[in-house]
Amino acid sequence: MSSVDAHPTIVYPHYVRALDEEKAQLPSSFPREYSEEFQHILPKLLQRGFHILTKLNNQKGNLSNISKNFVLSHPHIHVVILRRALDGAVIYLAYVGSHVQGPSGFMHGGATAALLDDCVSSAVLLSGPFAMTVQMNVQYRKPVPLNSVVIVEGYVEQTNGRKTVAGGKMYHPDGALYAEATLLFVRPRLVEPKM
Ligand SMILES: CCCCCCCC(=O)SCCNC(=O)CCNC(=O)[C@H](O)C(C)(C)COP(=O)(O)OP(=O)(O)OC[C@H]1O[C@@H](n2cnc3c(N)ncnc32)[C@H](O)[C@@H]1OP(=O)(O)O
Repeated sequence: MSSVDAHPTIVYPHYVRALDEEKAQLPSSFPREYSEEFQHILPKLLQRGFHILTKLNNQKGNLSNISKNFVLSHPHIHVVILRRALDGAVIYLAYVGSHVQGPSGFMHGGATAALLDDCVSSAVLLSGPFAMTVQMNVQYRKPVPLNSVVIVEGYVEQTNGRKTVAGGKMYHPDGALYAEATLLFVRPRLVEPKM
């Protein structure tokens, strides 16, 4: 297993299987204190038609390096990525650790924006050709506590030629909204940047 594969961002086939087992075990690298909460939340997301992505790092081209990006390789943000085939919506089930602080005890707004951008970008990139964020409007509704689990949801709203409008939400597992965003993506006219 490579060092990239060892990072908790990678989605785990054995984790899916573990959900069916009475004594489910998360990967040893996963923050223990949130194991139970993840196991509580995941079945609800699966019921909504989301499935855990297991092959993200085997994608070719612009998604081949996805696990090395700023958010997914961050040592204090742990993400399990899910996608719903029906509409291409993506969920990042994420644990936010202590080293992404903005206001004391709460997540930095830039980190919130980065998580939203990343999740929505995944929805856009997994549903269509390569595109880059050119505009992002974030509404911060409630501060996000550090050392907590959040659900980030990204979805494509409309594509018109090279432009795609997409949206995202970050919320507490009980549904309370932390932040929401509207983003504009543009498919580059010329070269596809290597990510
Ligand atoms: C899966 C995890 C992925 C993680 C990645 C997370 C997402 C990111 O962080 S992406 C990185 C941040 N974004 C960037 O660096 C993008 C920087 N911008 C660019 O490089 C260029 O604007 C680029 C390549 C996207 C588009 O350039 P180009 O191909 O020349 O397009 P251009 O002709 O200027 O614009 C195309 C259309 O988009 C519109 N447009 C371009 N930029 C904007 C903008 N900021 N706001 C509104 N409209 C815009 C143009 O007006 C034009 O519209 P129309 O066709 O109606 O005239």
